[in-house]
Amino acid sequence: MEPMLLISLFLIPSLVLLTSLYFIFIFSSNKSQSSSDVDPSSYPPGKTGWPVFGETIEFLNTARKGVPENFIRERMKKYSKDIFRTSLLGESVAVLCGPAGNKFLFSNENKLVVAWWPKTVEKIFPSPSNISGQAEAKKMRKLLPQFLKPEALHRYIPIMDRVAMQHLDREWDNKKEITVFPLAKNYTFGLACHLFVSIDDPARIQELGKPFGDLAAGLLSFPIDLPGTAFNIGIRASKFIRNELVKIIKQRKIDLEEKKALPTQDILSYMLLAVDDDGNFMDELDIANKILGLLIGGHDTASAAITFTVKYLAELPYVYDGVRKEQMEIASSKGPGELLNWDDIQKMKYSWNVACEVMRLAPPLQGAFREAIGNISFGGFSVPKGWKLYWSAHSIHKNAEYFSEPEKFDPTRFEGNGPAPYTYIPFGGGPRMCPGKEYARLEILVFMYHIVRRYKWEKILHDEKIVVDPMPAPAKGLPVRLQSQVI
Ligand code: HEM
Repeated sequence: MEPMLLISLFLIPSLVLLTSLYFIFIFSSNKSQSSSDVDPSSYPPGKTGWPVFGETIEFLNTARKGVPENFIRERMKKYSKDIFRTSLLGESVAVLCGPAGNKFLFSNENKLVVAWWPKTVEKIFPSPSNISGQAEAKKMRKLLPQFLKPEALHRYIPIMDRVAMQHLDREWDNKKEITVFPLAKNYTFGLACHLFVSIDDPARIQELGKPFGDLAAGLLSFPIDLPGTAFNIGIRASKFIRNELVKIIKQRKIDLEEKKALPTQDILSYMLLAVDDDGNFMDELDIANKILGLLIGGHDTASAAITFTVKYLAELPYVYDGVRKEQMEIASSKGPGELLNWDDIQKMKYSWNVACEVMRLAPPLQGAFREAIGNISFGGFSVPKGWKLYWSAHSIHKNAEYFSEPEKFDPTRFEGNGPAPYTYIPFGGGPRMCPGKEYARLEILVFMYHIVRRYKWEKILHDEKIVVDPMPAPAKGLPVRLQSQVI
């Protein structure tokens, strides 16, 4: 018998069987405990799909086809525009849709719901010191404002300005064609390395960037921990980066003692010198995990926003002209070689409205999960304790009820009072709203400031597909043809 035939006859079915058993084991062992005191007839309408897999494959497939909104919108139409039931990643899930659902989830944080991540995330980001993921997240929440507060952010702007210029000199200048998405990642990651841990050597950044890509790919992979799987590679990448970070932390401690490093030079120095409520310093692994969380949080999100901004500016010349006009005026008010500051950023109103409209149409994060910590009533239905809840930007960002002509790119939607409360949620809302929102605003605007002044560009592929896996991205990375502008 042909060896290939043997493989297909024996190996493939065995793998499928093994994989299925593995899933059944993983998912059933994590399966939420539904409270028996909730009458199933009061559950939200919807279907649970296939045993074990539920509707996960459909959920992931619509995203990979670039239309994650279809999964949500079809079910809203079929079952209810406020809430429906599904089964994802082995869990019973209630998807809350619309402003009332978003308000409900965002204002009941730690009262009725807590954050929940798929098991893949927990395995790739194991909590140190046996602290639960929840406790870890709370600690992080308390710490973050210190590092991302306005005074700290003010200081970052000239640094972002310099890093953006160096990036464009190196990667965009004198090039006829570039591929935007990998370069945008390179910019946001390089900036984070610079501001969080003072690494600015491009070779070192590239060395760390590769395992970051692997880690991100592992986060939403199938949880099969066998050599060669994305999940396994993600876990190994996470270990590698954490070890590298611990080495950097040890060296920084020495440098701080010997006064070779400044206490305010970056987030790492802040963390090493910060004490918790009991007066204790954080241990090295704790700090490594927090920096890793920040690097991941800001890695693909802001670069997706930048990539789609470049895409829309190529497609809509009048929007490009408006952004360029605003940025040229700001540039003309500055002295030779003077770097950007907080006041300049405040003047970038039209540019920020453009970026907001980009994130309405292509939200970098599709939504997030919570877990019910008690039985919940919403919209006339009951959600038992232990079920997961999901908010989704797609239930609302393209809903004609809240955004007229929802497919039309229109930055004026953000003028005046802007969208109604709880209808525009690219950064989430409530106590868990993205802590990096302002930081992201700055890095996106600084980048826009430079590219519209230096270049004009056109898309090389006119019908490039969009994939969402898990962040939205043009399938070929958005290749564009560049033309330098006189500044
Ligand atoms: C355009 C860029 C970004 C977008 C659209 C974005 C969006 C989000 C969203 C939707 C959440 C989840 C909120 C929830 O669970 O309901 C989140 C969480 C988070 N983001 Fe961002 N983010 C961006 C950039 C950043 C940056 C630059 C950083 C770091 C400096 C960051 C750090 C985090 C962290 C640490 C969390 C977890 C917070 C928690 O669990 O309480 N993000 N982000």
